Amino acid sequence: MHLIWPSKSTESDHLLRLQERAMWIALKCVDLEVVVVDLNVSRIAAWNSDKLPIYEPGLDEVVKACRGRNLFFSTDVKKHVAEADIVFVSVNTPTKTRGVGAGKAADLTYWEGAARMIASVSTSSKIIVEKSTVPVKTAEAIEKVLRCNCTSASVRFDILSNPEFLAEGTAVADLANPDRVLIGGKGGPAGRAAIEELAAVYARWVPQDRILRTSLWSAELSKLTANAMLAQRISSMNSISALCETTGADVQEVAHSIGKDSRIGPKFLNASVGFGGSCFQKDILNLVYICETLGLKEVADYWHAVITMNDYQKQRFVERIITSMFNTISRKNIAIYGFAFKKDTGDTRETPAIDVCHGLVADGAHCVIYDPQVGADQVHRDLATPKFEWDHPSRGQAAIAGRDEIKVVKDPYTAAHGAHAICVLTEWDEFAHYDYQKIYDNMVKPAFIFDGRNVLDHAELRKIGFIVYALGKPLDPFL
Ligand SMILES: NC(=O)c1ccc[n+]([C@@H]2O[C@H](COP(=O)([O-])OP(=O)(O)OC[C@H]3O[C@@H](n4cnc5c(N)ncnc54)[C@H](O)[C@@H]3O)[C@@H](O)[C@H]2O)c1
Ligand SMILES: O=c1ccn([C@@H]2O[C@H](COP(=O)(O)OP(=O)(O)O[C@H]3O[C@H](CO)[C@@H](O)[C@H](O)[C@H]3O)[C@@H](O)[C@H]2O)c(=O)[nH]1
Repeated sequence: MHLIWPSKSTESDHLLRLQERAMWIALKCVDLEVVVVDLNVSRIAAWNSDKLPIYEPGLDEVVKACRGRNLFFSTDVKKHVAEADIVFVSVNTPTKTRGVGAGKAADLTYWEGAARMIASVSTSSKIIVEKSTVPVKTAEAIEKVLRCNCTSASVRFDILSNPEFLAEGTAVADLANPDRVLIGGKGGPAGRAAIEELAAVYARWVPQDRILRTSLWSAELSKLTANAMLAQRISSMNSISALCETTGADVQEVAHSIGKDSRIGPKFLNASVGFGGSCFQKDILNLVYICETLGLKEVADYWHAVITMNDYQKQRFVERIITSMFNTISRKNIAIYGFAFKKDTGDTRETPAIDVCHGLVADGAHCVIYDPQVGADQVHRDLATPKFEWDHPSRGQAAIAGRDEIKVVKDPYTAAHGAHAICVLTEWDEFAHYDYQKIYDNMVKPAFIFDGRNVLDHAELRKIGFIVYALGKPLDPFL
């Protein structure tokens, strides 16, 4: 959560992880004080140290510029919430793992806990900003929790929905130059005043015509819809990648051609081994669940197909590896290049690498993993954590013993030494720049490369002698 208030002012007018968002506000609004509060002691300690808890290009500089000036990190959640006038609630909203709606519905335990705490410590009126991605109509429930649990009759809570659209790896650029900022609020003078108070914070660096004002419900639903539409584009291209491989078409040529149509546009058309990240799957499942509970079965089925296609793509990739390698990968070493869910992040939540590694190990392979930002502990923990459990902070934090079939190494040459194949699962730029002749010389022959991101120079690799599988492209005759 993060909080903001004008610094050195006697009139307090305060704000409360989307923790990068808080830091950006602190950078752009030197007259506001921002406190990032979290129950997670080690995370706050890391924010206060020289080694930040997340890897995000450009973020170190932002933190260094503001920390101790008007940006603070604290575990004293109650104290800072009590003092704040604007509270951004950015707690996790994971997929439920048990009970009604398990595997689909959003688990609002952390949200409700935060709302109860806010109500219990508030002695002054506050704007409460929904930053977390939540089901449509959450604001209504939260308002009830706040109202029923605040002991002071004079305290007023104005709820706003202000969904976050930044993407990891490009967070700083997205914060600096957002396509839009969306603020949903209630009608009426108080609701409109609350919207304008938050809009005024963003207006310090965002042009007015990019600050959209809507109803609460439209803002909540726009966030789920934006993620569903983005993921749907990837699943659509991934479905076409399978068709390309069987027809001899090239998915990149298809993407380029259709992206020239201004009604379609060129972005988010890269076929891949599958989308990952903490948001897409969770938010689509949430949307599906909402539709199901409202009796909209056809709508639910439509959006669920985006997830089905993503699972199919990961499974198809594993099957392609097995069939290409003479229908057995038992005791074969497979180098995995990239474990993060995308480049320029160390985040592995819902990364396709988890399902691909599980699939390879299930068929007897040994995976040797290299990722520039992901270490051994994290890989072992991810591969040992049941689906959807990762997003529950109280669970899955224990150290996990490594498994013999999974090794994590610190350089790509070691990973591929003695390997039968390399799989590229993340689009890190550095993967295109290795000495592939040297890598080839130290591999078992025939040496395979399965490029799940189409980031390598396939013609050059073929010249060296590799058997290359490039996702969604015409197949090598060998395959
Ligand atoms: N990560 C992104 O790029 C991104 C982008 C847009 C939206 N979102 C949404 O934002 C929300 C948070 O995502 P995240 O990736 O930052 O999650 P996260 O799990 O990294 O961070 C959530 C933090 O909230 C803390 N927390 C939980 N309950 C708390 C409480 N009562 N008081 C104080 N702290 C508490 C947890 O300790 C944790 O550190 C989710 O709803 C997500 O869908 C995330
Ligand atoms: O053409 C593409 C684009 C992306 N991806 C994959 O899709 C996943 C998600 O990528 P991206 O959307 O760039 O990163 P996120 O950080 O997950 O950001 C998404 O999820 C956030 C959390 O809700 C939103 O705020 C952002 O707007 C939304 O882009 C990653 O595995 C990418 O590799 C593809 O396979 N092909």
